[in-house]
Amino acid sequence: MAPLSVKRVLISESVDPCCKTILKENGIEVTEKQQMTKEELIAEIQNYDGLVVRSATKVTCDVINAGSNLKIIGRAGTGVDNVDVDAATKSGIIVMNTPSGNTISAAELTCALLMSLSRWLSALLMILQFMGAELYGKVLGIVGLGRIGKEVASRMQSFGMRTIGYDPITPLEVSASWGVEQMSLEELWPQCDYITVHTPLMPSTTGLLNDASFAKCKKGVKVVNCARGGIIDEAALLRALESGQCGGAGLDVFVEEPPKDRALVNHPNVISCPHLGASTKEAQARCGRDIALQIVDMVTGKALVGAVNAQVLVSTFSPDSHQWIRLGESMGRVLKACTASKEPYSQVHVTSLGESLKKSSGFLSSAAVVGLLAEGPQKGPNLVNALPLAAETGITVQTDHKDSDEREVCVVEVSVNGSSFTTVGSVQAGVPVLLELNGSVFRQPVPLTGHLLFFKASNSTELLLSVTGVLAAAGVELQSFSASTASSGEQWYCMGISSLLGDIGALKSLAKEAAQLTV
Ligand SMILES: NC(=O)C1=CN([C@@H]2O[C@H](COP(=O)(O)OP(=O)(O)OC[C@H]3O[C@@H](n4cnc5c(N)ncnc54)[C@H](O)[C@@H]3O)[C@@H](O)[C@H]2O)C=CC1
Ligand SMILES: O=C(O)C(=O)COP(=O)(O)O
Repeated sequence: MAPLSVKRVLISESVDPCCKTILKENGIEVTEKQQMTKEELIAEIQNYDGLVVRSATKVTCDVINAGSNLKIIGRAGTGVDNVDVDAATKSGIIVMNTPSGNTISAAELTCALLMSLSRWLSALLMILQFMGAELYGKVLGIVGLGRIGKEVASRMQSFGMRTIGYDPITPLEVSASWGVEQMSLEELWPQCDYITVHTPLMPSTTGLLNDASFAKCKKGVKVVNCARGGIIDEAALLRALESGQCGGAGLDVFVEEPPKDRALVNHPNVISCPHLGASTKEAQARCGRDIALQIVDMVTGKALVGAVNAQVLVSTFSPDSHQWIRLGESMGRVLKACTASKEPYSQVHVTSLGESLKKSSGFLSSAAVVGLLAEGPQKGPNLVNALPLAAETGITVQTDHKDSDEREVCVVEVSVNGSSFTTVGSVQAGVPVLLELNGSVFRQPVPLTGHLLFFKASNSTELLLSVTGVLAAAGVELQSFSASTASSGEQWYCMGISSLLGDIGALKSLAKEAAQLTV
């Protein structure tokens, strides 16, 4: 991918100082401001092309819309539920996190809460309750067996706990290899003495532990939430604590932080922390360093690490991919210019041919869509937002790859108003070239650079003289010329020209079709 230019970054929270140092060492100007109100953030965000946050900054759709220059939102931490990732994607903004920087710290706090619950280790609870229980031999249910869930399991196994769990993605044999037997939630709830949740907050995990699931648990089950407020339904938890169905809760996170409703925090069987899972020197140093290095790597075109919304970009960070991206975008622009009068488009079908393009078909189709939508009503199409913008515009995008030993080409076909239009292109000697336009094969590949004039007409010397006459009259120099092989009496011509014609009306009266563009 062509390196993204990020020159000014706002750090809106307390992020380890190494983040600022690394960014500045790499020529990025950094402003640090803490505790900004939403209004202040909205007013200032247009001055930055990068934003670095932790969990307190709510990067809502309004903030994203106000960030007219934003290219990257970096989360120095794991959860991105405080960022409207869909809105960022539609605006073409990359969102990245540092998924492993605080894993150990969050796992250690979870274990500390599990231990505290077993022996009531809090100043208040020690006065109220003297009799604890051993963790040894007890069953710990871990919901969410990702990075943190795994680390919690291995630590609690060393206390002699039996670890069982549930995760819809982590394969059974993988969790079994670190000592966690997976089962359905229905099977898990009644077996647990302790339950800890380690999932992201999403619609499917909101209220995962609710009245119905508490009812299926052992009476007196103890629960820990070091993931996100709301995964354990707070009202259901309070009811379960009051009825004794839940014997204690360790909470690091709340739906509202800090919680205005103090009912849970003040409950005698609750041990709570103000979202401290990642608050260790080590975790903060890792997250601050990781996010800064990831931004620098992206800006310098070296690699894309930690992006949560721009998977298509990951394979664009090889030097070879740059010209193929230019090719896809240019082919989209050629198709747009040649079919402009026929819009709307209903489908874009991109096929890559050749072994070396196997991993490129994803970004080729995004690039073709960028070209097709460029200068349209949508704001700045780019590789991040091409597919959502296409979907919003009603365009279906299909991507295919075919193996071929003979050639490496990209075929872009658009369906526009009931008819289809195709281009075939390739990269030759490092230059994107057009090989075919709607079935007409160019005798010389057309380099897709600069100002291009396409027209379709019958093969006639007179016509070509008239066209060059129109160019000369407008003071436009002819720089290159390619003609396609004739198809049914008419053929496509492409001329490289020194500047665009102010008006192509004269050409349209000479040729059946005419279009000009800059690539
Ligand atoms: N309290 C704190 O300061 C911290 C909190 N966190 C929170 O912890 C969460 C987990 O972090 P990691 O383990 O690093 O994430 P991860 O992405 O490595 O693991 C999350 C796991 O949850 C699983 N999952 C998704 N939906 C599920 C469902 N419906 N039921 C069960 N499992 C489901 C996923 O398959 C994945 O394996 C983060 O999303 C973040 O919100 C993370 C770091 C610090
Ligand atoms: O990384 C996470 O998901 C966390 O919850 C940590 O949040 P924080 O960076 O401490 O605001």
